Amino acid sequence: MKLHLSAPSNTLFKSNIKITGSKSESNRLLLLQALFPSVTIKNLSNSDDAEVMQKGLQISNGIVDIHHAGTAMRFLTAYFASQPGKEVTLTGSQRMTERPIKVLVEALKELGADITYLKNDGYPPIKIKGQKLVEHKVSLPADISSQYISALLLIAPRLENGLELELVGKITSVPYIKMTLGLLSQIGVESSFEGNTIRVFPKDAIAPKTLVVESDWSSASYFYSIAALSEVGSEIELSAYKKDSLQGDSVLSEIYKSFGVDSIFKENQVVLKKVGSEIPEPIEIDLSNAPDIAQTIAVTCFGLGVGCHLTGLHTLKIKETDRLEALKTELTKLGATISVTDKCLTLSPSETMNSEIAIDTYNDHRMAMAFAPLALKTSLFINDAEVVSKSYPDFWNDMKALKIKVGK
Ligand SMILES: O=C(O)C1=C[C@@H](OP(=O)(O)O)[C@@H](O)[C@H](O)C1
Ligand SMILES: C=C(OP(=O)(O)O)C(=O)O
Repeated sequence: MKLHLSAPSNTLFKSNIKITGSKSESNRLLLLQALFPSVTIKNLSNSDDAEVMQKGLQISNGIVDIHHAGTAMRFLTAYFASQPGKEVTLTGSQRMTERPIKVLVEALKELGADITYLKNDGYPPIKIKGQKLVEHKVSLPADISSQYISALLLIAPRLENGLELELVGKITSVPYIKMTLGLLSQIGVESSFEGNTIRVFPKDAIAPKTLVVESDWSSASYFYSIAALSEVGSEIELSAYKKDSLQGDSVLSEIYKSFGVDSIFKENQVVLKKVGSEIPEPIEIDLSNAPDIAQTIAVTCFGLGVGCHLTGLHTLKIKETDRLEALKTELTKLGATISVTDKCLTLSPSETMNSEIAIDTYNDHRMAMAFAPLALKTSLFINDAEVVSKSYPDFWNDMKALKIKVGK
C-alpha cells in the first residue's frame, strides 16, 4: 500500500490521541505471564509483535514463526530452551534470518540448552529442545543487543538457582535491561545490577498481580516530531503516559525541548506543546540508550532545517533494516546532505526539501512512521505503508485524526 501524505489545512493542532501499550513491556509481561500465570496484563500492545509473541507462547511443538519481531525471537528462544518437553523450530521473516542470535544461543547452551542452527551458524531459524537448565552463571557480550540479556533475565526467576550474568564490553540499550528488571520487581522477583553483574533470584510462584502497560513511548516520538514541525501554540495530548516511565524512549520529553516542544505531564497524559519557533543550533545526541528514536530525530532535524550529529547508533545496522543506510538513502532523496558511519549520522542544515518523493520503508515500521511528520512541510508518498503494524497498527488512523491528509 502506497500512501500519499500532505499537510492539514491548519497546522495549529489541538488534538488528543490514545496510543497502544508499549510493545517492549507487553512482550516481557507476556513471557512472565507464561511463567507465572497469576499475572494479569492491562493495556496490552495491539502490535503485530505482541500478537506473534502471544501466539508463539501457545505452541509446544512445531514451527513458531515470529515474522519481524526481534523481541519475540530472542525472548522465545530463552523461553523454549528452558521448557522441558517443548520442541520447536523458531523462525521469522527473511530479515529475521539475518539478525544475529549467536550471543544468546551460546549463553543458553552454557546454561544447559539444546539448540541447533538449521541454516546459518549464529542466525535463525533454530531448533530448540526444551531442557531443565541446570547452570546458573554465564557471561556474554553486552554491546550487540540488550535483548539477549533481557531474554535471559526473564526466564531467570524460574531457574532453580536463579541466574548471575556477567556482561562483557560496553552495555548497550541499558534502559531496556532496567525495564526488564523493573517488571520483574513489580511481580515480586528480586534482582541486583551492580557494575557489569546482574543477579536474579529464583521464585516459584507469585501472588496474583495486575500490571498496566504504559503506552508506547517510541510511538509517541512521531507526535513529538509533528509537534516540533507544527505552529507555535499547538497542543497534542497523548495517553496513557506517566513521567516516571520504565521506557528509556521517554527521554523524548527532554530531547524535544531543544526543538521547542514542552511536555506537560497530567494524571494519565502527556501534553506536547509547541512553545518556541527559533531554529536550534546544530545538535549532538548520544542515542545508545534510545536507539529506536534515532530515525524520528533525524527526520525532525531535517524538517526543521537543523543540522545534527547522532551518535551511539551501532545497533541500528541489525534492526528491521540497516537503518543508517536507509535514512541516508531516503533523506538524500528529499534533498538532505547526510553522511553515516556504522555508528553515527551527521546531517547538515538544509534549506531545500524536494516534494512528491516516494519514501521506501524496507520492511521497517519506523521508516514509515518517522517520515510521516514531514507531510507538514512537503507532500510525499510512503511506500508499503502497512509496515506500521509491527508496533503501531492504528498509526495512519491517528494521522488522519490529526487531519493530516492521508490518501492513496
Ligand atoms: O528489549 C527491547 O524491548 C528492545 C530493545 C532494543 O533493542 P537492542 O537492545 O537490540 O538495541 C530496541 O531497539 C528494541 O526495539 C526493543
Ligand atoms: C528494533 C525494533 O524492534 P525489534 O528489535 O524487537 O524487532 C524496533 O521496534 O524498533
